[in-house]
Amino acid sequence: MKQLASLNSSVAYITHLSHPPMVFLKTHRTGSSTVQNILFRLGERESATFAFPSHTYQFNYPDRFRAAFVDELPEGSSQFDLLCSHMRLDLREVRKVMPQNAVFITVLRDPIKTFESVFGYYTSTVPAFLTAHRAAAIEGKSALSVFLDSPEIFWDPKEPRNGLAKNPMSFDMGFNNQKWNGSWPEDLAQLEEAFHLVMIAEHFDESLVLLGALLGLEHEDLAYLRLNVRAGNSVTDLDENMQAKVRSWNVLDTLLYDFFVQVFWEKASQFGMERLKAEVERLRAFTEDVRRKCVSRAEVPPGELEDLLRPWQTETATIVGYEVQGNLSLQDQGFCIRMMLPELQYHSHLYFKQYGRDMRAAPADRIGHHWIRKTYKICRVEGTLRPGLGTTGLHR
Ligand SMILES: Nc1ncnc2c1ncn2[C@@H]1O[C@H](COP(=O)(O)OS(=O)(=O)O)[C@@H](OP(=O)(O)O)[C@H]1O
Repeated sequence: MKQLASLNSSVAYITHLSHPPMVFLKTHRTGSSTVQNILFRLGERESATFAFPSHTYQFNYPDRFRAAFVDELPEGSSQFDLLCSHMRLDLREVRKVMPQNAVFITVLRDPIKTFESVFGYYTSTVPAFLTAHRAAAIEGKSALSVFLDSPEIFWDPKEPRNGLAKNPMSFDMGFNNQKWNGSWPEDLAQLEEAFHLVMIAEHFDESLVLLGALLGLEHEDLAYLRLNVRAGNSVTDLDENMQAKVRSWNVLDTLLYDFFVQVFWEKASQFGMERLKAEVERLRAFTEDVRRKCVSRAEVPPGELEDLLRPWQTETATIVGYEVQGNLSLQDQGFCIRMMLPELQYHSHLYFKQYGRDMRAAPADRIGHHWIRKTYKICRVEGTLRPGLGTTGLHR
């Protein structure tokens, strides 16, 4: 296992960045938008070159990543510094695009919570969920419980859009998510070797402290707001029986998660548990101050949010957002808005900044693809940015 400290010193910083190039595997419904926002802010501040998808916000998801899905290297850049848009991992292909010394990071979440969230958010995008949803409507039951009673009825493994319907985190990691096979232990070992840090959503602040140590980041870089959060009435409470069904349907995700939780605590103990506890307390205190300064209202329903700050909504889940304080200096406004900027808006903004043009919509042959719904409508943020978001708030 890699030592955080030794990694930090062995990484060669060959660009203008104060940290190594980075790949963040943005897994679904794991808190990944919150991590991505931290990386977006960092990358924007340091004028990093982002490896963006050539179309929309995702690298042709749910296809496995291919180097050809990445947009061109912008003029004047010698390498990509940051890759953090949604993809289904293919390590070999990612390595073709990113510098050799890139640090690999991802985040995993308790598989029960992840699956419940994936189901609720993507009910109408994943065919297996949608069929269960329709059957449940006829029976007047909860879609998730109907699905979990007999998932095999609804799940066609040959349908690529069903990737997230079983073991969604393993799917995003590029594994065969359908059933256990002999190569799993070897695949896991390969991932452990490749990833410098696998963050754990249940230990988010501890994960951030380790991320900070890995990349040499300050608390100000790591302060965050929880993004992409469903409203309470979009969340299904699972009794023990349902939890057991989720666990058994997603047994590979359970293996994956348990494995990386163990790896996580090993890294934490190398860092020093007392030191970690103290750093987490300091980070939380700092973040609390930032939240007080920036947020006038949290858990704001989408209808009450301005376009710039309204997160993408799905047909079955309500995603809440934040209202920014009104009395901020321009500098603070730039900082605070960035911290609460939803994924699609920030992605569009950075793409425009990097290429001087809007992102491309999905190619015609993929528009019928259900997955594109989230990504089809390109938001043109640049024109609607408040004055504070131009360049102020990027630097301390
Ligand atoms: N800091 C932190 N810690 C723990 N959990 C967090 C955090 N930030 C966001 N979240 C929860 O993560 C869910 C959103 O995940 P993603 O942003 O990865 O979703 S997406 O795939 O990009 O749509 C979403 O879960 P649900 O609300 O259960 O759906 C968020 O509430």
